Amino acid sequence: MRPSVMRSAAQLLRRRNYSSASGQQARKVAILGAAGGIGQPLSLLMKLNPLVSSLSLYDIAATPGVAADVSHINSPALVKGFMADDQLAEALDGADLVIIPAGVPRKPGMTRDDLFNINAGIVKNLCTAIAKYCPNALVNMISNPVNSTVPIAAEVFKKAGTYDEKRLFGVTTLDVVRARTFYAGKANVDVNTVDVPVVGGHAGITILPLFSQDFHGEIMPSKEIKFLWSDNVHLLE
Ligand SMILES: NC(=O)c1ccc[n+]([C@@H]2O[C@H](COP(=O)([O-])OP(=O)(O)OC[C@H]3O[C@@H](n4cnc5c(N)ncnc54)[C@H](O)[C@@H]3O)[C@@H](O)[C@H]2O)c1
Ligand SMILES: O=C(O)C[C@H](O)C(=O)O
Repeated sequence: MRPSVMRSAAQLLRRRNYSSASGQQARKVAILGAAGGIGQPLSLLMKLNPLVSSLSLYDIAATPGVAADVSHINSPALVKGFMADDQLAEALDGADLVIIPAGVPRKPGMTRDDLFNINAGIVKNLCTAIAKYCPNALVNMISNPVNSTVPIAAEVFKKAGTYDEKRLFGVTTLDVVRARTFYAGKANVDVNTVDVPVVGGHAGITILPLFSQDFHGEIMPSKEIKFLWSDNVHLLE
């Protein structure tokens, strides 16, 4: 990240009265699906985040072990593991941020849309509980297909009367880091100097990296950009 971006992020955090040193503001984060392939490293990152004071790890399986491991990290956040439906309320109670990587991932040959039938139901149930137990939380949706799970969450929150478009996010940062990495490799430039914004959704043609916005754009012929797409088409479906 550029030093100027780091500085402005730090200023923004200060303006919002977040404190990393004294922990003045208690911030509870709940991760739903915390024992999975995404959930475990995410739990680690949240435990390392000095802005988090309380970390709820919820899954339908294996959370006690994951929560125990994560709790051993020497950072201030207090970690608690929750498993099964009857512990979901406590896991969510008072959460400021809920991150959802719960559900099934795709296997080779599947598209993200193939996950819809299973993950739609999981997300619907989890969001119903969010509306009840932490209606003001920010919600970060990771479960695929993100292009559909976010609208499902929105509908659940609308029905519950808790919907706020500024509090519901589909997590698509992966597309941004990929765009930067692949573009830097193709253009043969330092990845730290690259900035490729990505707009749209998180599948197929809805992922729209704006290569032209990077200042290196002028050295990237459109033929090369086409190669970037065709090399990585398996990541897009
Ligand atoms: N948005 C993105 O950029 C992005 C990136 C990677 C993965 N994903 C998606 O994230 C999801 C998880 O991927 P993964 O690799 O961690 O899968 P995984 O199978 O390793 O983990 C999923 C976890 O969800 C749990 N789970 C299932 N039903 C649940 C429920 N009702 N409540 C709570 N937990 C439940 C499982 O027990 C498991 O621990 C998939 O849908 C995947 O496609 C999205
Ligand atoms: O591709 C997947 O199914 C997981 C994730 O959405 C990704 O882009 O890697």
